[in-house]
Amino acid sequence: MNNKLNSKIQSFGELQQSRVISLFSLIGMSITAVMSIFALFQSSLTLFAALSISSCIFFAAFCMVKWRSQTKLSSFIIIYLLYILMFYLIYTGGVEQTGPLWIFIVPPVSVYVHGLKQGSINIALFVFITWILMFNPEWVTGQTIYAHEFKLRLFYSFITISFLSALYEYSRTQLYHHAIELNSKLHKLAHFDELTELRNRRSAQIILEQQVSDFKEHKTPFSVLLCDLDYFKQVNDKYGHNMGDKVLTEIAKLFRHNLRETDYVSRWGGEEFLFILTDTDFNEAYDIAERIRTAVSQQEIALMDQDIKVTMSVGVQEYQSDMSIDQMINLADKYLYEAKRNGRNRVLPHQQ
Ligand SMILES: Nc1nc2c(ncn2[C@@H]2O[C@H](COP(=O)(O)OP(=O)(O)OP(=O)(O)O)[C@@H](O)[C@H]2O)c(=O)[nH]1
Repeated sequence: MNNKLNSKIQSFGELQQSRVISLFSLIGMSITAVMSIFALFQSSLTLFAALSISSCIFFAAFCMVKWRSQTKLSSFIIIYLLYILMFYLIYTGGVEQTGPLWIFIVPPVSVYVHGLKQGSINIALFVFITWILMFNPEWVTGQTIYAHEFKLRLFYSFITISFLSALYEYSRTQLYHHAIELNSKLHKLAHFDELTELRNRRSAQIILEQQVSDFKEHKTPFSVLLCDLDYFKQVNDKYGHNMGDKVLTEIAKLFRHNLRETDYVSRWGGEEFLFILTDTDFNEAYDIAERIRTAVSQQEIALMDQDIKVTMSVGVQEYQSDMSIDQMINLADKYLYEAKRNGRNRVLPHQQ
């Protein structure tokens, strides 16, 4: 159940990312389309062609994420198209040498799309290539000569923005992981008993409701075992409440150890426990109850300087059509009471 909640958070994160990627591809498509029109009016035909092609690729990336759910591929296309477009703008200067001003888009998009580590590596590579293009145009027969001061300030501000983007991404992922961790803790508090670490009553109620709806849909049988430790007050009175707690945790361990993978055990009340046995009819449930009762009665629990043994009584009930959960538990409770009256350390009702 906890995993379900965490995977809900994760898929919400993925949904958010695909929304951002599709929004970004739409914005990229619109901006490059508008810029290509400007370039056309200024008779920069190569720039017009480059921007128009980019606009079409952004649109294709948008379609991919929207109708094909290809978020990863789409983000890959967007980010590398963005880099190529930036290198092109730096190399050619864009309109009146304003092209390099667009490079500030790179850091936030890089770390968002590729994550902190890969995004930072990409930014470093981007800085390196940009540095070659701007400071060593002769290496690549660059056409644009930018003023030295402009280049320096561009780099300083780019590095500052990169650092801030990385910091922001770091806090964002920290918060995300913190949310998942907090969710696990809250889930544990809401569904598990602190002392025994078994499921609590509320969690057992949810499982019972699920079992009833499974029964209604597929007629899958299920049974419960209501267990109560015998004369537990005497343990508390003799050894103290803390030692009583220790007995409860040891018994809980034994329960977990004896549990099938498909079954559940919860702390129903003080020294009362409820097993929910899925896909199990009365006869099978009785056998399981006997097995657990025997295991409890044979378990030696080390208390202070001596080993003690406890026993428990069990009421078994298989779910019957049109029974409410309360009715089922009340019947199990009635058999438990009878088991106590008949001398304790036994399972009731007997098998036919
Ligand atoms: N140490 C400890 N004791 C608990 C806890 N919850 C309930 N108890 C004790 O469990 C005892 C239950 O006593 P009773 O209901 O009289 O029953 P019993 O002594 O087990 O006798 P029978 O059930 O009739 O066999 C009480 O002394 C409670 O204080 C707990 O969390 N820790």
